[in-house]
Amino acid sequence: MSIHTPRKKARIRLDDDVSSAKTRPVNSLQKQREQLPIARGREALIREIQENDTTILLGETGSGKTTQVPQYILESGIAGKGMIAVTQPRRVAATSLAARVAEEKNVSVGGLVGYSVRFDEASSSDTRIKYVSDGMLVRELLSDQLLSKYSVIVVDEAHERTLRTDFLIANLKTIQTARNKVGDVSRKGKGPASALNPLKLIIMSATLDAEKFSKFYNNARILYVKGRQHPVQIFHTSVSQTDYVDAALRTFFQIHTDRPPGDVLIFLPGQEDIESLDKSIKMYARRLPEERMTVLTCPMYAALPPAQQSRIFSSAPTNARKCILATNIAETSITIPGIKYVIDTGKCKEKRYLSKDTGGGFDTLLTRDITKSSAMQRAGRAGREGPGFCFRLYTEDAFNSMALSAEPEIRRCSLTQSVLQLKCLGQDFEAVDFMDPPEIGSVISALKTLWLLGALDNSKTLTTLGRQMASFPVEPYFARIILASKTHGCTSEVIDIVSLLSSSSALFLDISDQRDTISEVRGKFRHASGDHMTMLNALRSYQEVAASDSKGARKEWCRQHFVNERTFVEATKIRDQLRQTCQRVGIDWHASTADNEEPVLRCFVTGLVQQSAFLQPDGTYKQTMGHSVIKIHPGSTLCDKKLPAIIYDELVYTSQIYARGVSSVPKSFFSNVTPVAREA
Ligand SMILES: Nc1ncnc2c1ncn2[C@@H]1O[C@H](COP(=O)(O)OP(=O)(O)OP(=O)(O)O)[C@@H](O)[C@H]1O
Repeated sequence: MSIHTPRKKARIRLDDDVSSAKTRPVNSLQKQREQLPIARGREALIREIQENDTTILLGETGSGKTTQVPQYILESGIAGKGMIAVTQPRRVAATSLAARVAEEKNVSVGGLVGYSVRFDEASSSDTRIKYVSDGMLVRELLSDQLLSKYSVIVVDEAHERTLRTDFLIANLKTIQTARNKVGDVSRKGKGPASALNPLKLIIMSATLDAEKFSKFYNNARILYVKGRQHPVQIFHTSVSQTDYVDAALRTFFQIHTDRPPGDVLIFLPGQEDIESLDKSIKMYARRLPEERMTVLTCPMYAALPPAQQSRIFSSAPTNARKCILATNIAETSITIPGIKYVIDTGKCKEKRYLSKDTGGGFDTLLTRDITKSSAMQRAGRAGREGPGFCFRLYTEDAFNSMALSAEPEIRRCSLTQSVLQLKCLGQDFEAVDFMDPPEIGSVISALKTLWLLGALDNSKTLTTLGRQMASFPVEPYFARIILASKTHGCTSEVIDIVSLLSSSSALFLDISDQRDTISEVRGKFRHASGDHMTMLNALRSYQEVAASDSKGARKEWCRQHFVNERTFVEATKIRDQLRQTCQRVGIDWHASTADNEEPVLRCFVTGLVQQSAFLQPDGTYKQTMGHSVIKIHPGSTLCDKKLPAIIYDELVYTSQIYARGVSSVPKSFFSNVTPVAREA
């Protein structure tokens, strides 16, 4: 059954005057570069960047902003001897863009063109263009407050307004003023010659409230790149679809049976929907007649490890249609070769901080309708190598009534890490000139958390402990746990567990209809104290298998025990970085208590003091520092147990509030973790 009506009035052409570009033959990367819409404005763009400190650049998706602007800056000499940083909200975009631009420049990644994302970096002293995740640039800021090695910083996809991008936007304004002032004085011969170049800023997006950004940067120039290289034809449904997963399934097979070859990219809100649609597509694809093209599905969500994510970039075998099932991780910046069709369910998951006043005190992910910006970005993933099609599983009216862009993260996410980072820069969150100021309640909540962790003293001043916490590339409470391990002599065990918890995917697979089997096979590493020590036991068993058996045996062992081998592999990388940081702050990471749980759990209580709950007389658990009644998650080794006190890694909000990653601890462990009693 067709759910799309390609009615004339429902079509929106995203293309613009590209006739001249379309007729030219494309036979090399250089020719492709020349044919991008942005190439027509190259000289004017360079002139504007040369003449202005800050430039706001708007251009349609695929016009060439992200790959070309950094190259133009380099080729024109604007960057002088300094580097060009291009920030991206997502790591997959940073790594894939570096690969593309390196290819266009005919160099290898890590040379002239590099990247830097959390736990992974490819750059060298030759690197001049560096694609960085916004979080990594924030980290660099902590060690070099003027970002002195960069002469140009390009903030890409600024419309996403991630907390880190907003953090950068505010700080870059101050840095630019400071650097340009020093530069002016030395240029006029009134002061010592400065080694610092003035800093140029470029803010880019396809869907940006340009006026707002311009105003923030003292009426900066706004430039528009006209046109896109290939048209994208858009279809809306004639009626709204209540079951978007089913609608996506039908649309996919409609494309597969009726339309010419070309890969498909489906946007869904989260991992659960992706897994369910993946199963259905595979099931129906098996029933197709043999002569029809086969279907190769390819999931893509943040919790997949980077190696698995990069599968989306490999081409499908001939006579197969690749179908990528992605969250909004694939929404901006990236070009996925082969994608001709996009199916947009119109849904996404949004991180939102449930404040303590509403009984929360934690970040949660809620499914909601996307914004116009997202819809346009999603459509823009088609039409990058040739004409494309976007099938929206919502009506045109629904599109028209969408909000233009999402509420900035600074207004809806936990601010703990950012407040700590600003403290390290000697700034108070309340005093910073943000584009949109945060809610005062969120700032107070972050300050309280940092005080409880011992990062701030009673007068909100950063402590030595707080500064050390900020140097770890993990959440402040994990950093606190690692720092506590110095006192308890169990850094080796603590780092092993924190690395597993900081991996992007969970170690233990939780398949609800196989919980009994899982519980039985995992019995051998279950620890009576709960999930943290159980994880450590699982790691030890895996290490034994890995030391003595082949790769195949290791994989089989993981399959049999329902554990995610990718998590072990990723955790090893994280562990190495945490060990290096320990070395820098003077902690001996070899220190071990032979897996004795008591010191390890004492450390965890120190960091998770806010993430704790006590058993109530009625058998429920109530947060020690919040109002919520919580349950232990069915996937936990302690599920259904009644224990006097528990600590947990996170709360997830579904039909009720569940604690995940739970350990049982004696109440007495809490008595000496108050800020006054702690070592500074
Ligand atoms: N990895 C790649 N493989 C093939 N073509 C690519 C690749 N990366 C970029 N391109 C080509 O370069 C064009 C411009 O890409 P670029 O990322 O610079 O555009 P953009 O204007 O920044 O788009 P967006 O706003 O969507 O990020 C793409 O439309 C595509 O034709």
